[in-house]
Amino acid sequence: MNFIETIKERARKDRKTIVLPETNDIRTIQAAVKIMEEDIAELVLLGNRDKVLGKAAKYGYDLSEVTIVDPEKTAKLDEYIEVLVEARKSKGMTYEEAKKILLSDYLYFGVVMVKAGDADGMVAGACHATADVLRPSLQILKTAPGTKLVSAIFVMVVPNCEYGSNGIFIFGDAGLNQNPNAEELAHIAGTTAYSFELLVQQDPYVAMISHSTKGSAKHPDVDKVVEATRLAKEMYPEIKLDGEYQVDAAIVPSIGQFKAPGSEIAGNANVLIFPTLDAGNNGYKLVQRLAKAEAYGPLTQGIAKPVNDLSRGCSAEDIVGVVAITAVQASAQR
Ligand SMILES: CC(C)(COP(=O)(O)OP(=O)(O)OC[C@H]1O[C@@H](n2cnc3c(N)ncnc32)[C@H](O)[C@@H]1OP(=O)(O)O)[C@@H](O)C(=O)NCCC(=O)NCCS
Ligand SMILES: CC(=O)OP(=O)(O)O
Repeated sequence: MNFIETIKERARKDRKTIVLPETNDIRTIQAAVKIMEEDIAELVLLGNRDKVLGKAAKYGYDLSEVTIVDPEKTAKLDEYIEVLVEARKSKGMTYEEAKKILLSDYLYFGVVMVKAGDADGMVAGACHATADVLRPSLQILKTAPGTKLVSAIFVMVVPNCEYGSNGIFIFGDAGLNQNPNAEELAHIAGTTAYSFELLVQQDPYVAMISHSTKGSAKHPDVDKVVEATRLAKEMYPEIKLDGEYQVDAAIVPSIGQFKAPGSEIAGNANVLIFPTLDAGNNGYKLVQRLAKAEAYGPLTQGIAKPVNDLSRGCSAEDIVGVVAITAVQASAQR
C-alpha cells in the first residue's frame, strides 16, 4: 500500500470526527463526498444546510447523510461563546466579541468545536491564507503539553524516486515559522522526526539544510544551522540527525559521501529541516510542481489538537489526504 492509502486505512480503524468549515468551496464538497465514499472519517460541515446541500446538488453530489452544523442556528452557540471567552480571557475577550467572531469567521467556529470536544480536528485553507487558518488554532488550542512551539510540515511523496524513504520525505518548517532561531530550528527538527515516525512509520534520518555542507560556506545563516544542529543533538540524542547539509548532500548517497564522508545521514535523509520559511515553503512547492509530487500539508505539529492547513492551490484529493492524516494525528493524541 502506498503512503496515503496506508494513512486512510489507519484512519478507518480509529474513526475520528473532522470539521470542514470551507463549504463555500467546491473542493471541500468534492472531498466530503470522497471521504464518505471511502469511509475515512466522520465529518462536520459548517454552513447553512440548504446552501451546502444546494451547492453539492448543483454539481451532482448528495451530502444529505453528512452532519452539517449551522453556526447561526446551533443550540450550542452559547456554550461555544463561553469556550472562546475562557480561552481568550487573558486578552480581555467579551461575550459579545466572541459571539461576533464565531458568527462571522467559521475558522474560529471550527476550532472552538475542536476545543469543546465536538470534533477531533479541523482542516481548512483551500480558500483562506495560512495565517488566517492557523491563528485561531494557536490562540485557542495552544501548544501540546511539554511543547513551546507549533510548527508546520509537508509530507512529500515523490514518484519514481529512490531517495528518502522510497520517495517519501517530510519537509519542515514549510508553513508557519518564518525565521526560526537556532533553538526553534532544533525544536522543529525534533518534532518533525516524531511526525515522520507517526505518519510514515519508519525511522527518521534528519538533515539540517543550509547552503553549506560541513563548513563549505561561511555566513551567519550557516552559523545558525550549525548551532541548531548542535542543540538538536543535545536535545534529542535518540534521533539520527546531522547538519549542515545542502539538499544534494542530504539525499543523494554518492554526493553525501563525497561532501560529508562517513556520515550516517548524508545521502540518506528523509526529513529535511529548512533554515527559513522562504526556503521550506518554496522548496515544497518546487518538488510538488516540478517532480509532480503529492504534497500533504501544511500539517501542524506541537499543537494541543490537530488543525491542519491546505494550500489555496490544493485539489479535492489533497483535502481527502489531509483529513485522513488529521484523523491519524488525532488518534495519536493523548
Ligand atoms: C501563524 C501566524 C499568523 C501567527 O502570527 P500572528 O498572527 O502575528 O500572531 P501572534 O504572533 O500575535 O500570535 C497569535 C498567538 O499565537 C501564538 N503563536 C504564534 N506563533 C506560534 C508558534 N509558532 N507556536 C506556538 N504559538 C504561536 C502566540 O503566542 C499568540 O498567542 P496569544 O494570542 O495567546 O498570546 C504567523 O506566524 C504567520 O503569519 N506565519 C506565516 C504563515 C504563512 O504565511 N505561511 C506561508 C504559506 S504556508
Ligand atoms: C502552504 C501554502 O503555501 O499555502 P498557500 O499556497 O495558500 O499560500
